[in-house]
Amino acid sequence: MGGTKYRMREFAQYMAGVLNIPTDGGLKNLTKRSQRYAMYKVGPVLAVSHGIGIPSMTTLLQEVIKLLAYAKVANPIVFRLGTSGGLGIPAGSVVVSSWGLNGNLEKTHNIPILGKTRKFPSILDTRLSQEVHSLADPSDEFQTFLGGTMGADDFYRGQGRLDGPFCDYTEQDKLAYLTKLSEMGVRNIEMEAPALAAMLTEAGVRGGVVCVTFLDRLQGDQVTPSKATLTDWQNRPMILIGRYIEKYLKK
Ligand SMILES: O=P(O)(O)O[C@H]1O[C@H](CO)[C@@H](O)[C@H]1O
Ligand SMILES: O=c1cc[nH]c(=O)[nH]1
Repeated sequence: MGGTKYRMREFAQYMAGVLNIPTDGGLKNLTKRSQRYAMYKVGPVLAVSHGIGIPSMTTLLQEVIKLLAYAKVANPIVFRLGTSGGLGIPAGSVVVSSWGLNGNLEKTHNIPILGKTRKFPSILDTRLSQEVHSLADPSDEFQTFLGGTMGADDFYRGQGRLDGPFCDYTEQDKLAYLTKLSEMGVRNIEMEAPALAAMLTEAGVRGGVVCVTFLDRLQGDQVTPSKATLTDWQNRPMILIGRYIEKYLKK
């Protein structure tokens, strides 16, 4: 899974290459007339887009969990291949998440159910995240880190940005917050990880979050690399996940 339709098409195409699966007739979007998400299948790999943020991602994830159950898929593994803002690491680095943190700095996904807020632990499979991290190669043109991921409910103030339309805190407040996150072991900020971790844990499905970082948030708020660079960087999580899937299928 990943935010955009384009990225998930690219991932499906990439996996076709890794697994040597011909796509002569072209990749088909399996969602047909539904225009909200896109879904491609290449051999045993399902690539699905999930949009921006927790409500969009969890709606899609629950549909996929049902789909996997109806299809009687044994031991599925779910990965999110995303983009994020890094904390104290070079832009273009990849972060393999070990846990998710919500905007209240709790390792839980909090959701109101029947009028009461319930909290679900957002821990990811440690062995899986360590194994994916171990597939980073010294010859890769990017660094890969293992660490916590904060999933905010907002791109601007929810991530401590100063460049949004609303701003009611100072640069000093922002840096104190980001430094606190960094000291807690958070390596990157995006908008889905705690919910994905919690929902997979509740479903008993193994999974992970692997995101490239578009900038170092300790250095600024604006995503400045060119579109071409960002498009290229989005392929980096695919490289690690491709290695994992290839290895897993050989076992
Ligand atoms: O790159 P994707 O997967 O879309 O993820 C990140 O990008 C979006 C914000 O621009 C959020 O969904 C965030 O989590
Ligand atoms: O800083 C960033 C970059 C990408 N996605 C996010 O949610 N935040």
